[in-house]
Amino acid sequence: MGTGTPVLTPGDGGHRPEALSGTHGPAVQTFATTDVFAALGTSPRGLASADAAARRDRYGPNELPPAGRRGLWRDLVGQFTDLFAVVLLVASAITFLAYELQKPRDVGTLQLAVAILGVVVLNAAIGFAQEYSAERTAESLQAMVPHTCRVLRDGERRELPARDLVPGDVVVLEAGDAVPADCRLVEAHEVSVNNAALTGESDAVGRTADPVAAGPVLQARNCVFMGTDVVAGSAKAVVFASGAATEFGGIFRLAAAAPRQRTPLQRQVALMARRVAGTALAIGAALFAVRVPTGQPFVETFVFALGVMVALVPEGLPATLSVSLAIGVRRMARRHALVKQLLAVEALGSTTVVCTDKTGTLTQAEMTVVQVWAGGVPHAVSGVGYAPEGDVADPQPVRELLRAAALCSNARLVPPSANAGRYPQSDRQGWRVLGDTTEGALLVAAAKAGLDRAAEEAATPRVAEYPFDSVRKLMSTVHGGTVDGYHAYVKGAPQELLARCTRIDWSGERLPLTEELRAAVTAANDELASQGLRVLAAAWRPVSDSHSAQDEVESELTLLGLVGMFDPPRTEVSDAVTACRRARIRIVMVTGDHPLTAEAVARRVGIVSRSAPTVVTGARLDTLDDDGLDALLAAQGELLLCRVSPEHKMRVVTALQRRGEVVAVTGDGANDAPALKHADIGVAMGASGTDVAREAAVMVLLDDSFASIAAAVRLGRSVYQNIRKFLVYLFSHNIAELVPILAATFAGFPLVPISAVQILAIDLGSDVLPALALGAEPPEPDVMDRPPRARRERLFSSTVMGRILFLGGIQALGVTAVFFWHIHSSGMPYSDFTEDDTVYREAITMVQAGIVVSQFFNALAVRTDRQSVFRIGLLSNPWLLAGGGFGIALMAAISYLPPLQALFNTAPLAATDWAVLAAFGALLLAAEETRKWWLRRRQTTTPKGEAR
Ligand SMILES: Nc1ncnc2c1ncn2[C@@H]1O[C@H](COP(=O)(O)OP(=O)(O)OP(=O)(O)O)[C@@H](O)[C@H]1O
Repeated sequence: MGTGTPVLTPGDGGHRPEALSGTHGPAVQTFATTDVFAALGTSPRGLASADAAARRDRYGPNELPPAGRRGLWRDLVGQFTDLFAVVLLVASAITFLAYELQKPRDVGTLQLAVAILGVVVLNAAIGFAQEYSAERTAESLQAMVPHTCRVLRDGERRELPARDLVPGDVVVLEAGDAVPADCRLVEAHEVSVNNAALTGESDAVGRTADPVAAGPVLQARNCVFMGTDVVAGSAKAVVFASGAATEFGGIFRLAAAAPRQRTPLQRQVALMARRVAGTALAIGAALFAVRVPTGQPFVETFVFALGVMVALVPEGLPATLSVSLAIGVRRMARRHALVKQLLAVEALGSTTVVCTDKTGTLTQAEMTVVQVWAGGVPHAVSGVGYAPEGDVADPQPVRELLRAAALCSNARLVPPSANAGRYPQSDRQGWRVLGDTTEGALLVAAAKAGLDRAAEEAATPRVAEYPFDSVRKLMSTVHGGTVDGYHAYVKGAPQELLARCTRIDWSGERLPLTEELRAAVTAANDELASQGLRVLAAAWRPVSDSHSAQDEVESELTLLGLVGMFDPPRTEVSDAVTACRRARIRIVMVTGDHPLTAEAVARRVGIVSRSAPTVVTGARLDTLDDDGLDALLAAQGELLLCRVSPEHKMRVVTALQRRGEVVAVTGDGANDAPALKHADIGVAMGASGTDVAREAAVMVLLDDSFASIAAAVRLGRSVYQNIRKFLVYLFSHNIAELVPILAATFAGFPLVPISAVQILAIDLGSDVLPALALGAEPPEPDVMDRPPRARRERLFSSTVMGRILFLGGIQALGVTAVFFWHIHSSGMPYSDFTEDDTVYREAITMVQAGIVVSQFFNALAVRTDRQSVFRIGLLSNPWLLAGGGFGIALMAAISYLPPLQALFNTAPLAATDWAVLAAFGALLLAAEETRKWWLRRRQTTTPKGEAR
């Protein structure tokens, strides 16, 4: 640590110099700016690296401690207090009681009681493990989006992980940044922050660098705090508290863990499971009521009915659902889409409209100035990327234009040597822009014209700035060091800037901007824009003093010229656009850029294919009322929204939702946050987006690419499909378990065709792994060839119910037939059968094996919705084959191993028995294939078939 820093003493476990806390010694907000630097042992050049490292050792990383695992025990106990678990625990207790009351005691009853208890424990363990792993997944995904900030160290501006900040660091803040630590402002340009996370107040509040009176630090207008966001302006600030010692750290410690939210899908499954449990209860009661009058022993019948009920409860369902969603989340992460909420996985599958930005999402955001226009003459610029290698043809007339543009920029060029391959966003030669890429391109062009930006800035230092915002579409800076007072430089969207110009530099002369000259500028702008170039104009004027008001700075300007920059489209986007078209997802381009630029780019990536898309500007949107906007959106054509601001975006999202659309919208700026929050799926840019946008979104794209949105939609659709697959798989076999029992009861057969313990062995032994494997099925090849699922469509739609009945019905018929065929082939009357009878034991073994084998074929059958399963390859999901194989091996063990025979009352099956069961399973697959063939035929004859 440097000398003269006595006030920096670590607090108890915190990283706040005690003297600055506002309660001990002088409060940081009362200091003059120079004293702030002195008090924190730093300077306007920032800390020296060695000093920063020492402070880092002393104060620790700028992180909040992990939320802690205090929820673990609560989660575990929660698994046992859930409705299913309680029902099962009560059932187990009653069965134990029944065993105690039985005379003579039946060891089968005890086995059942233990089995039910086992079910509860196993279920709780699976549920707990799933929730834990889902949470860890969420945590690790969060960590994949690094939170960085800009810091001055050794007098240089650097980009560092926020965790490396220490008290004394000088940070540079801009609109859209999350404030990385508690800081005192030392320089502020029109800054306002949103303190909602700290104070709950959501309106932006202005901040200043001037000293204020002592008082609670949270209310000090010259301080900004961790956890809050900069919504406008730019600033420099000195960190005075980091990590747990920040105000936010205090709140964070106090905050109780928020209750875990269930997604609508999880709620639907839970509801369905509860309904099935209710039905099971009713069936159990009915069986009891039917069997007691036939003279069956009371306790045994009660235990039997209870067993049936327990067996029908879909135990593993919620856990399988969580696994399936978690797999979806992981697959999306692999495709560069980080989903922050499970909710988004579902919503993605039903997306009907994607409103997408242009720069960075459809294009590479690698801007290169290719043409400069000044005084009526275009000048070509050579070279690609950010390497300042290339030329401006005849640079002299455009030097003033590029000088103004460069001085009015905040970006910085980082050469390959300083980059050392650390940043993935570097261009091909390893150069990288720190800050806005549009500004980066201007700096490169200025360098190519022979300008040295550092020297220019030293000669005419900046004294004020009015930052860029996407509503005004302008940025201005004021510079001193000139002979005639101060010069203001303004750059921005040509139309906006032109409206504020009264003169133009034309071939060395300063001319009044006549209508004719305005028309010439507009024509030049249109010419550049129609080539798909992003166009910026630059202008200047002398101003009277360094603190001239924004209105003065941005009026009566002299236009210097136009700059056209090319941003190559992303190569992967056109395929993704085609996929979205096939999937009947509408793509609406929403851009702040010029209509001609937007249209040219849209054509390049395939969003526009017709000769004349509907192009609507923000100004036109302003003239439309809600009905007019609805009518515009109802016309299902190609739509480009240009020159729009984030407010327009928000309005369009709301209007689309009013029309029942499920809207995904991309955003990167701080003021995109409302639209991101409002949309069904807010998508933020991970690479270039602001912290605020990332916080507001439910999905973050690591690579910013539109193709990743399309990939996530595809995976979202497949997650939903997979969930339906295992629901059909699991519920259909319940029918196969129930029907033989009902048939035996009504046929007057005195014993059960399948015992409760056997059913539990199926539910928890042979069915679990194939169900999980179905949840992990890769997307079906035609998943993007269908229209989006309707928003209101229920998980258990009539199609799903129909399929459950179809497949379950076939299984049920088969096993019931097998059972009675075996019983009848012995020629014994029903009343002679006892539990120990070999024929009976063989018959119930056949029933259990029949369900296990047919479930194997069932799992294969449900892998596709409409397509033939042979098309995706019968053997293409190895997990499913392994899971099914395990189930059959388990069944064989139950049939052949004496201890298991004793437990399940089973008998060895003959090879012919297996052959019969396999033939029956194949029949089920054939029936389902026929049904799918019929569906496909119907689809080709009725092209507007339903979503599924
Ligand atoms: N740093 C800047 N300084 C001045 N003007 C700018 C700057 N960046 C962009 N502009 C101008 O403002 C217009 C709107 O830019 P903005 O960044 O709001 O658009 P956007 O919606 O992000 O565009 P896109 O869809 O291309 O991502 C641009 O066309 C450009 O003319």
